[in-house]
Amino acid sequence: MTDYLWLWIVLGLLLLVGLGSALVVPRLRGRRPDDTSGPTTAAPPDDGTAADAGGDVLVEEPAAPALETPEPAAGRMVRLRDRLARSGSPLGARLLSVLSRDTLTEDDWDELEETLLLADIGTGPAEELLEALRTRVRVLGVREPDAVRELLRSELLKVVDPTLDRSLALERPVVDGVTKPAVVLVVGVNGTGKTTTVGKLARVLVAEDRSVVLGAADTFRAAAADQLQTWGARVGVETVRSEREGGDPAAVAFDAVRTGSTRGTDVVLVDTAGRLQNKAGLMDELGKISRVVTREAPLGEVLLVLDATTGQNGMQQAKVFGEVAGVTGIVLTKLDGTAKGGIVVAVQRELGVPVKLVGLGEGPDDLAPFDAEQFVDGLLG
Ligand SMILES: Nc1nc2c(ncn2[C@@H]2O[C@H](COP(=O)(O)OP(=O)(O)OP(=O)(O)O)[C@@H](O)[C@H]2O)c(=O)[nH]1
Repeated sequence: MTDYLWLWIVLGLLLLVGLGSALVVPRLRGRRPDDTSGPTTAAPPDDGTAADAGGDVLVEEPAAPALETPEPAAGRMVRLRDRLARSGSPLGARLLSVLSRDTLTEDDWDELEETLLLADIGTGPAEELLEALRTRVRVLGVREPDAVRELLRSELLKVVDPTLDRSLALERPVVDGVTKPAVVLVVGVNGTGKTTTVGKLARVLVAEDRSVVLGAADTFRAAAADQLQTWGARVGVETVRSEREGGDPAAVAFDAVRTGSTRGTDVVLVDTAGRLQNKAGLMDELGKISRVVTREAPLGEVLLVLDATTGQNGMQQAKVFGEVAGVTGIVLTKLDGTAKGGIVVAVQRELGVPVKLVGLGEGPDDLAPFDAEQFVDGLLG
């Protein structure tokens, strides 16, 4: 009997210990900013521009304990080259087959033009390329397949423009003697892949040993902030977000940059919403975000995300963003989903800024720094 009594006492004690630890373990995720034991949160600007989100912004600690190690970015473009080459890229293959004909008639030149236009290269660059090819074919009279290929390669490369500076401006600026984070604002129409791009870019930066803070200023859709936070958590990067759907995006962006400043972070990446009905609304929102952010640190890059599969149709929207947001670089996503690589040339010409990064798939490391030579080699197969 005494034996059973001891057994009951031991079981009771175990139960008490279990209950006690469940109540005591603190919940770290989603702490309010005024919880002084937690991560710090910057106050929103005090001029009222961001007042409606004041106190709503949370700094979310990364949730996942098992961190992933992102792939280094170098060499990723080779994957695109191989993919383009394997897809039997209609652009390169068709151009080469026409150019290799014994004599080139006007119909052949029309066919070349049509091929270029179908690949979304745009009328201006297509005419320029054909003119250069006509001259060189006339002068050199090349018909050897290798020589034709080399000729086409060099002319395509000229229109893609290998001289453009495609590096991201990630040097940390010094303001009044204080080193601030490099700020990258990511803009674009909804569904083009902004949030995914911010997540992938965070991984690239982590792979380069840079510290990163994410700002979920796409407050239009709560799921976008969750999505971003998940991307960040996978590589130990924290996300500053609004507590409620529809919070002020400028306040979130400001708080993200302030958090990055306070912590001595290298780069702050700010995701924005693209769901604006008209140019005036877009101008207001992006203008406000950049005004408010600039009070804390200057904008290093404004990256416009464009979906390559929308081709020339996306160009009009791209131009509007170009006009209102002061775009400094283009991220062309979903290039894995189209054989119309000519859009790279068209969009650079229309906006006058270089394609800096390309999205090559839905995988976490499917974002590559754009390389003109690899791209042209891929087009030619
Ligand atoms: N195949 C492919 N899919 C991509 C690429 N980049 C993004 N996507 C997909 O595109 C879809 C939309 O991406 P999001 O990042 O949610 O787009 P968003 O612009 O942030 O959209 P909103 O938050 O609605 O404004 C997702 O299914 C992504 O996986 C890419 O390079 N290739």
